[in-house]
Amino acid sequence: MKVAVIGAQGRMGTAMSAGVQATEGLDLVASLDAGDEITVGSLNGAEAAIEFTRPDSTVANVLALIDAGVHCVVGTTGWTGESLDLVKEKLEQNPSIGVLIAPNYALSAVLAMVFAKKAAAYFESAEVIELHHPGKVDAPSGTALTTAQHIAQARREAGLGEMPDATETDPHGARGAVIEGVHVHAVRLRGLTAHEEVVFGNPGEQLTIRTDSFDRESFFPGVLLGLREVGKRPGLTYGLDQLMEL
Ligand SMILES: NC(=O)C1=CN([C@@H]2O[C@H](COP(=O)(O)OP(=O)(O)OC[C@H]3O[C@@H](n4cnc5c(N)ncnc54)[C@H](OP(=O)(O)O)[C@@H]3O)[C@@H](O)[C@H]2O)C=CC1
Ligand SMILES: O=C(O)C1=N[C@H](C(=O)O)C[C@H](O)C1
Repeated sequence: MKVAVIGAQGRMGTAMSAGVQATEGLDLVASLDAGDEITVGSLNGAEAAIEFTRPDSTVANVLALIDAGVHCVVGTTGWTGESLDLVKEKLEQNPSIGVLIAPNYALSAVLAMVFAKKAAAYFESAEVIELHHPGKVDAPSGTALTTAQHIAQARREAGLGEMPDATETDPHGARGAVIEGVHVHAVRLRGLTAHEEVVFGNPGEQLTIRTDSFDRESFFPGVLLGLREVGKRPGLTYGLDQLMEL
């Protein structure tokens, strides 16, 4: 398979390019970064593209890739219901193209999200703590946002109400972001790569689900699975769990 990497000079682009080059059957034919136009010509015959850029660039990049007839495996964060709709619309005009967008391609993180969703119905309290390298431009992480949304959905479906919290004053925002009723805390610390802890509490017991990506090579097996599957699944697929029979 001929593969293009978009965001090739970045932290993820560099790691994904190395992964592609080390994998038999994959051929890295285009490496594009900021300032490079995405066209049939610049993609140099690529059949699929791996896209890890910036939240403010990814939508335009994915639309251009679809226009160029290239399947997409997208890891960039920042997707919203509205931007996903733009991709769906574009895909309606290009019905043979597949796009996979996932907030996290590390298998441990995908499993942590699935386990957290399962656990959520059984606990009074749940909070998400994500910890990342200080070069990350967005907070909370896409993974934490998705984890919180899944927990909130599972709680609603289980008929659980608000979580216990007697906080009356919080002038400094110490209780973190609140995503659909779930508190999310973001740590940025030199030395970290990508980590998340989901803590659940009941009277007298606690469950902690933790995922750690110590290296960006941890994201490649999931991206590789995406590359192998995306062309067989025309339209938009959201989340690597959709390809993992979980
Ligand atoms: N889903 C997942 O599993 C993972 C997702 N991510 C996400 O991937 C994204 C990238 O992360 P990371 O690699 O650390 O970020 P980096 O900033 O290291 O890399 C982004 C790269 O994209 C380039 N870029 C900026 N704008 C464009 C554009 N319009 N077209 C092409 N390239 C562009 C940047 O260039 P310049 O520096 O000149 O702006 C940079 O080289 C983030 O959203 C992050 O959250 C990260 C890890 C795993
Ligand atoms: O920016 C990162 O590094 C990461 N971004 C993704 C996110 O925001 O969830 C995935 C992973 O956490 C690494």
